[in-house]
Amino acid sequence: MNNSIKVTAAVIIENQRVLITQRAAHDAMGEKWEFPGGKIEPGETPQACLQRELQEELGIVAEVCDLFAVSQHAYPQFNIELSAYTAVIRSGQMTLHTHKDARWVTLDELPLFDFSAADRPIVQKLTSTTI
Ligand SMILES: Nc1nc2c([nH]c(=O)n2[C@H]2C[C@H](O)[C@@H](COP(=O)(O)OP(=O)(O)OP(=O)(O)O)O2)c(=O)[nH]1
Ligand SMILES: [Mg+2]
Repeated sequence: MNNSIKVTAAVIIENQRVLITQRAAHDAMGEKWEFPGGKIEPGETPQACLQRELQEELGIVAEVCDLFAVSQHAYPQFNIELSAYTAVIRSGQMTLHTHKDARWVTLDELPLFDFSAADRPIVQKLTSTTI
């Protein structure tokens, strides 16, 4: 399908907590919670995309590690292939450049947050993961 986007997202776990971010109210899917990341640009690897997005959106330099899960979802306006990678923060102080909020939450707390629909399989896999 033409109307398809490929998006990367980061699963960053520190001290038994995972980083989640809330989209700004005026953005598409405003105020939904997500894993930080964004659209892959032409010619970009998913890893390079995620590294760039984390720097642009949160001001952190991260090492992108393994592919954790891929979720394909049909939204009314477009299809998304959302690839979640584990990542580790190497440097930088987290600053919210585009998001409304960010939280470090335990895996038990994840279902309490209103995630975008495409994230649900990723959230489900995380909640059944032992860290
Ligand atoms: N970053 C991110 N986007 C997600 C997730 N789940 C989900 O459905 N999306 C959707 C929301 C957007 O429609 C789309 C692209 O995400 P984005 O808005 O972060 O893209 P971007 O950072 O490249 O931003 P922009 O330059 O297009 O403004 O993916 C997720 O967990 N993380
Ligand atoms: Mg983004």
